Amino acid sequence: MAHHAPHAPILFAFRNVDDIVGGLASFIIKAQKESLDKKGRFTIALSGGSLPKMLSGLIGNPAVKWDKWHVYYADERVVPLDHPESNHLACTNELFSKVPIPVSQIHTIDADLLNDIEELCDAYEKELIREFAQKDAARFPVFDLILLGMGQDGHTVSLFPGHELLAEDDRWVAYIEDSPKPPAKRITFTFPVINHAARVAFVAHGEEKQDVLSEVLDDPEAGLPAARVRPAHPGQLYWFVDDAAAAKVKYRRTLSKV
Ligand SMILES: O=C1O[C@H](COP(=O)(O)O)[C@@H](O)[C@H](O)[C@H]1O
Repeated sequence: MAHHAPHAPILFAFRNVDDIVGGLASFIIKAQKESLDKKGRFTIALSGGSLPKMLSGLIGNPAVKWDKWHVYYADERVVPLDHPESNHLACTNELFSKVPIPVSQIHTIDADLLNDIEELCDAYEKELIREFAQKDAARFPVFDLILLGMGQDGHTVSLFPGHELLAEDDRWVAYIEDSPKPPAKRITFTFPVINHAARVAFVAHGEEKQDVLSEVLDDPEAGLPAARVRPAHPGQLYWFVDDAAAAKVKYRRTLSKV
């Protein structure tokens, strides 16, 4: 089988966070439309951290077909679903409590398994298998869209610099009990899952992301976790950033319009 090199990332640079919010909403709606036209459902994975707040441009937008959304968490902290550190709680507070999405289509970790991280992780992987495995024979799921954030240390999801999970090439979902950023216990999508998605979009803003953004885009071979996100052909990687974060970036494959 012929192997194609990944497409170069597309960088959308916006003046400020408000403009990112608007551009990101248009992008998500476009991705949703393409997926619905093709197969009538939209599979999306979300992150925590600063990302949930960036989704507010979707609220009240009639173009969003919430009943067709199937939402997963690209990483999640192993805490109760109403815990302040829960990525699900952040997404609920910022988005899901404000839109008519069927709760059954938001796939959370199983809160009954918090005391057994291995079982909880297996159960979440099975949740993905239920969505993807019977429908296509692919070894890894193909999400329509995965939305990611990036920490100042270059981590993304719960894949941290130098961690052994960076090399995981078999599991769809893995667990970590020694996260350098609290809370220590988390589950996370692995790189093969992220890199099989049809679209992956990072969102990063603020001056504090300047150095790491330029390292990831200008020196990807340095191998920070965020630089290892390279969706396989025909997948495409996008970056949604503000001018403050992009100030030191030399990489230019910038598009001004979504
Ligand atoms: O711990 C996490 O951090 C990353 C990055 O967070 P940010 O606040 O710097 O955007 C986030 O994407 C991930 O989901 C989360 O668990």
